Amino acid sequence: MAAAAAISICSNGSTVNGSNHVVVSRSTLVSRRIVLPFRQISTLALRGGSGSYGQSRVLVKATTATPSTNTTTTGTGSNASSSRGLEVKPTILVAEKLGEAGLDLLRSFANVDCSYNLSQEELCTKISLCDAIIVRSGTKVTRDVFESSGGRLHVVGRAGVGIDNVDLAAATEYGCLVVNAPTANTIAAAEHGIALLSAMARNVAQADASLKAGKWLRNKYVGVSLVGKTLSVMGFGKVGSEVARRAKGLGMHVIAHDPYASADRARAIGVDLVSFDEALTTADFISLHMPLTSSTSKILNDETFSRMKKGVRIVNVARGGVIDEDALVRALDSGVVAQAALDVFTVEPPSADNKLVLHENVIVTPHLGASTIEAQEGVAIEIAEAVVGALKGELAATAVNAPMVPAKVLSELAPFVTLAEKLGRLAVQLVAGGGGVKSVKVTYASARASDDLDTRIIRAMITKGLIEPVSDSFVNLVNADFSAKQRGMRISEERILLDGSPENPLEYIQVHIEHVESKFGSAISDAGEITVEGKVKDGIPHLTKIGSFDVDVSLEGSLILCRQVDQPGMIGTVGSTLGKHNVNVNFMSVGRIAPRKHAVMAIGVDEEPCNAALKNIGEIPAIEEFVYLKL
Ligand SMILES: NC(=O)c1ccc[n+]([C@@H]2O[C@H](COP(=O)([O-])OP(=O)(O)OC[C@H]3O[C@@H](n4cnc5c(N)ncnc54)[C@H](O)[C@@H]3O)[C@@H](O)[C@H]2O)c1
Ligand SMILES: O=C(O)[C@H](O)COP(=O)(O)O
Repeated sequence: MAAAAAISICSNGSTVNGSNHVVVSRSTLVSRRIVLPFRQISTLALRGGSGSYGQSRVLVKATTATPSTNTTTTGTGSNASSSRGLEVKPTILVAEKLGEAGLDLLRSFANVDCSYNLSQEELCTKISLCDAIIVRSGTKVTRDVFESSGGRLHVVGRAGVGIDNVDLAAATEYGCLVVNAPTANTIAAAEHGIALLSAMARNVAQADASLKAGKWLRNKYVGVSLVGKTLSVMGFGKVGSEVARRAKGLGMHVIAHDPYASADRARAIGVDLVSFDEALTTADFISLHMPLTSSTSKILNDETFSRMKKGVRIVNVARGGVIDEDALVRALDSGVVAQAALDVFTVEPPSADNKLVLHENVIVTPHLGASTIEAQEGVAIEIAEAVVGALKGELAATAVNAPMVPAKVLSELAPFVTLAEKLGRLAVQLVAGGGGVKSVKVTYASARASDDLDTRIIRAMITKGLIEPVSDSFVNLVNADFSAKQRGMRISEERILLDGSPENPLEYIQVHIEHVESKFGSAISDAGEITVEGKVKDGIPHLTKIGSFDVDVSLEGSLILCRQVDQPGMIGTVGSTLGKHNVNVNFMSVGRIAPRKHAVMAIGVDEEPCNAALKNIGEIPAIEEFVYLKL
């Protein structure tokens, strides 16, 4: 089928635009063209279109959790009595102690339920009344918690760095955003690492306990010096590099192992990045600063201890699970490891008979790395800002399970986000039977180079559009890829590099659904796929192609697509048929192969046509097929 020219019709006059292209615009339409504000776009991205908790628009049913023992629920107004009528404040459960400045910030926006020391069962009960939860390392946010939330939980805020206590896979499946506070406790953790390193080397804790027990054992507690010794920093991230900087100041020779760190950054503070083997075998002291993941779990074990220098000393302020604790006990008993200083444990709190806690060559603290007044205030503010921002629908800079896209890029992509979802919705409604979509190709045409165009949000919103109209699922930026995968839907992407100025991020987007039948045969392109194409014009998403027919209709309201034999009077006939049923036409566009041949008419309507109206359209003799699509 040849590509067709387009005729667009509106109600206040017509303009001939090229031989086969008529554009008619209606003045009211122009005034209704509102570019979605940033918040609304990111709201769609994060909250599945259900609304945000901004000052102007709250569409979720939040309720205040009933206060329980050890609980305070505070906020500046109750949900039911909100003077803004339908607007409801979200409820944020703070499950572990948080700094006052952070709580104040939360209270200015939400009902805040501070309930500490909840059992797992109590947490699961309470969570169904909460839109967000804030935890530290002591609360396990498990799959059960997400299941129990009944879809209400939208944000998990981790007031700290490590997110190993949050089931990220489950959070993602449930479309729940996880944010953390990655920077505010870095210095506190590094200082604690140095405190443990020095205290261990000079037996401070043991000597203190001994003196308090009435002994004066100057010969027993002879220590070792730090100056000139080799310190291996394992994990050269934020905390590791600050530990390295401080250890350099103590006159230590510092090396580091981190598969992902930049050698330049290490060199800048006088640290050599070395292999795992070198870090392990040449160290007098080892300080651990990597996250607990499946690849770092028990990274220090019988085998790795056996390769260390005899008499090595170990500091762990990362996570207990990076050490095989039984193996460490064996290494201490055999003298391979002379001493250890531990802030973290595999199980916290450790049992009363934990062999490491009781070992005379081990000093311990109860996970105090982040526990300074300054760090806790900083963390509280950092996480409160992230959680409130996420509930408002903004994309958090510290999102752990969603693509992080800079605000500038996001605002530029904003109109394309709306276009993407609408194209997905249109395309799937054209599939005969709706479901069964397994293979989708998205084409991005742009004058920008590939690495200058981040399509993750666009792809997520197309996915949302493809899935939501034909299922009960709610899809957002967090769970879009997961939702597609779960349905066996493969979404491939291709780029067309256009000549010209890369001012606009995208010229057009095409969505092709492969290997399906269509309920509207004209939507099948020459390549045998359902194809829809859209552009953004003046900030408004437009449908510009259906199958092989060029059209031009703004994607507002809903759409009727008709295939007809091109002939005079068709636009008027369809328009008056809809008018008879009180359906307001906001835009019409006709794409045709050539005059008097087949044409596709795209009609934008404000109201949903009743069955009788659709039946009457089908009865117009020149109409060969038609379909009504909700946008
Ligand atoms: N004890 C405490 O209270 C406390 C306080 C803050 C942070 N922490 C823990 O310390 C850890 C580090 O925190 P951060 O803020 O520096 O995080 P970070 O993400 O800035 O740094 C972690 C570094 O570990 C590296 N890494 C990952 N896998 C590795 C591997 N197999 N070998 C070596 N390096 C590896 C990463 O590349 C990264 O550079 C976190 O797990 C966090 O939970 C504990
Ligand atoms: O990962 C972290 O940030 C630290 O381990 C601090 O944990 P906490 O918030 O439980 O003190």
